[in-house]
Amino acid sequence: MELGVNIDHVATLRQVRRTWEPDPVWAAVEAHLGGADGITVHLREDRRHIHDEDVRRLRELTQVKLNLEMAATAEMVGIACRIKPEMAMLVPEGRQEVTTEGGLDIVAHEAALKDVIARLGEAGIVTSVFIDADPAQIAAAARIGARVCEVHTGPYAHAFHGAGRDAEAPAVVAELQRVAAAGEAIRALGMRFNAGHALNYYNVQPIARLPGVRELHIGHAIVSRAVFIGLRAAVAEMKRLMREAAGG
Ligand SMILES: CC(=O)[C@@H](O)[C@H](O)COP(=O)(O)O
Ligand SMILES: NCC(=O)COP(=O)(O)O
Repeated sequence: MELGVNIDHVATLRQVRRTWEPDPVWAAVEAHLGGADGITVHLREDRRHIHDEDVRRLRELTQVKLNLEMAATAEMVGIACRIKPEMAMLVPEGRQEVTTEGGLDIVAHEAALKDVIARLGEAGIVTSVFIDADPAQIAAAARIGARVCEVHTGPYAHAFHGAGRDAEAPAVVAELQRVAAAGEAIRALGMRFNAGHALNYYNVQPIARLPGVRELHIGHAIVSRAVFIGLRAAVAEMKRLMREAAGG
């Protein structure tokens, strides 16, 4: 199981002062040295943290596998086709949201999203879709040609912390089962099962134990811990928890 480290909030810290540090490229190198298998950045339409130049420099200056999170817009498709990340993940975006609030509604936008995936595919980019653990969205993801689904783990994470970090609480078990069932359905349709959002050092292990989960994408928790112990160590600690959970 791989760990993709989301470094958006390294850029958030830079943007607080609109300066040049901390540099997301340095963060990518540190994360890689800590054991990250890939780097994720979300180039938001409002450019609140990661900027176009960051994505370009990450691609040019590092060898780390890049997952570009993006809205399914013509502008973003153009950028992805120029940058050519290993993977592009389509996510819904709201201007007012603090972070991504839910999965992509593929069912409602099937034709347009199919076209976006075809264009990314022509550029050699594997497309992932960020979706809720919903059977209708999973079936639609397969129909539009997504190769990867990242299941939104926010509802599980919020249930976990709402229950006082009790993994046995009925609400937590129910959310975990929804993610597990989504994973089964994704794999049965021949897609890669990834998971992410709001995962942290307390709640990651039940998700990392799910059968067939291939990648976890984790950002805010790792960058937060890095403030105190450094990014390399924060990534290594997360990898250790994932390995332990997976029995390795
Ligand atoms: C799609 C997702 O769950 C996260 O990657 C999130 O969108 C990261 O971007 P922000 O940190 O700007 O919310
Ligand atoms: N796609 C999820 C991601 O990249 C990281 O989300 P978070 O850990 O910052 O909530």
